[in-house]
Amino acid sequence: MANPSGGVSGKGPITHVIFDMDGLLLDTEKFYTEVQEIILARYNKTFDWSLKAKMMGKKAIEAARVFVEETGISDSLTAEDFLVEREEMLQKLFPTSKLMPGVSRFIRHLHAKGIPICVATGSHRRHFELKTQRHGEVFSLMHHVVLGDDPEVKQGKPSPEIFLTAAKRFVGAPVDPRKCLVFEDAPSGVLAAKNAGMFVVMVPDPRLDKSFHDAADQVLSSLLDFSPNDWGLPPFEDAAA
Ligand SMILES: O=P(O)(O)OC[C@@H](O)CO
Ligand SMILES: [Mg+2]
Repeated sequence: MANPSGGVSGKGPITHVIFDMDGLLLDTEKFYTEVQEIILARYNKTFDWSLKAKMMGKKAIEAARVFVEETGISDSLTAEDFLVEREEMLQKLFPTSKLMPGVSRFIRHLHAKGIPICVATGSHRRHFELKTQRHGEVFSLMHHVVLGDDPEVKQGKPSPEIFLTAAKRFVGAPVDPRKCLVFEDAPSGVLAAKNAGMFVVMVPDPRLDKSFHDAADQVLSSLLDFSPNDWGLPPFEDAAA
């Protein structure tokens, strides 16, 4: 329940915001799904959302291990070979990435109001560059970006490492994790944020099992539905009060 003086259920107010990237800022999760469906079809297997839920948000090699092990193809295809195989297809798709609905308006709003914002993504540098090449303007508003291959991030989500590293890099750090709000689409990312002691708004794909919503502090069907006031953040000026 929203509390007008602070956050949801009286939590907050929030001073810093951390964004996941794939599936939250960018519509890139569909590319992974497409490529993984193609690879699995060769083994006469189908890719489903219970497997997707276990892979999304993780570092590439961690997700690849889940993929070959859970589908039972690890004797024929190693996690490393799977990554090589999907790479060519992904490299063609990533530059066509689009912003998710509401992203541009929300990022510009937070930046204009002086709320420090950053990105914490499981994606490594090379993929980050391909995915964001058409979105430089929006990403330039981020105070910093923490990538999956950052030397300080040894373990991917659901480890809290990436979000704690992101919080440490804001000006005036350390930032109290309870004043940080994370936006995530993936179950592993929601858990990582909670493991870091932060608040998390989940914007899940509707095909994801609803049981994964339970760990989040708030669940939205789109960033367009986010109300900054729920978290003690400055309200949109173009919205009705
Ligand atoms: O952490 P995000 O930005 O979702 O990236 C993970 C990605 O490599 C695919 O799931
Ligand atoms: Mg994500």
